[in-house]
Amino acid sequence: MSPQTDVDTMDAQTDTILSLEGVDSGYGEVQVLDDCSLHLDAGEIVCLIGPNGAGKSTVLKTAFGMLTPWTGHVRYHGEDIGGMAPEDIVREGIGYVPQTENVFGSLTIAENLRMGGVARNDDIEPVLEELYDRFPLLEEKRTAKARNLSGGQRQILALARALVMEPDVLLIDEPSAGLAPNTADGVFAEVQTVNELDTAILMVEQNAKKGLGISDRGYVLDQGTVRFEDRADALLEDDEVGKLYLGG
Ligand SMILES: Nc1ncnc2c1ncn2[C@@H]1O[C@H](COP(=O)(O)OP(=O)(O)OP(=O)(O)O)[C@@H](O)[C@H]1O
Repeated sequence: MSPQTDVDTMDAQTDTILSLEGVDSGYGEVQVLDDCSLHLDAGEIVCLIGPNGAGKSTVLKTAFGMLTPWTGHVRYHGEDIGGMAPEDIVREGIGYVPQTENVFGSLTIAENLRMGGVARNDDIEPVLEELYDRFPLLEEKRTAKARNLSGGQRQILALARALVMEPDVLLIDEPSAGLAPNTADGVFAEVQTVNELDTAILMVEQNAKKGLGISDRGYVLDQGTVRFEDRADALLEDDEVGKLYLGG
């Protein structure tokens, strides 16, 4: 496979929901993303992998308006949302699950979920009830403080909270971070379920094999630039990607 050439870009663009196009981005004077281009299509799970510091989280932060692209575009359903405020991006239909500190520990599960709906003007009760049906664990622990949840349970809560806005795109930063393998598998299974219910997912994952294992396509980011992109199964089988990025 050659870098950036094997995906049929024309086909892939037809039902693209979210894209970064030639984006440079960073923090203050420090450039992290360098001419970064990638896209997420309807129905997909796309996994971003790459070494520490490659800029994976920076892609999500730029897509979510926490960073403004220095150059290039972030498009959502064709509209340029680069630099739009996160609270407006949430209303547009993009949810974000940060890697750490993604729940309010001193609030209950029910309160955390309600916080997920503050940007909605309509009645969120039916949505909350649906989420309790889908995540019985949260229903059971409605009145418990989030700080008393296990790591895996917190990830489920963070995921569910992002779903209160009924996004059509979810950006998820390292859902397996800090979790034991079995627990991580449970979280990945929930991510797949969310996707099956019609939410496209752009996910950053350190555990590249597991992340790609549940994904349709993947990108390998290195030094702020996409080095490889392909179907996830092709990336998993690619010798060069395996040697350089998947631990051989
Ligand atoms: N708030 C910040 N201010 C300045 N530099 C930052 C900030 N956040 C991240 N960086 C730097 O940007 C670069 C890319 O960070 P980023 O978190 O996007 O990488 P990553 O690929 O997600 O890495 P990791 O797998 O370690 O989380 C790193 O060099 C990091 O030190």
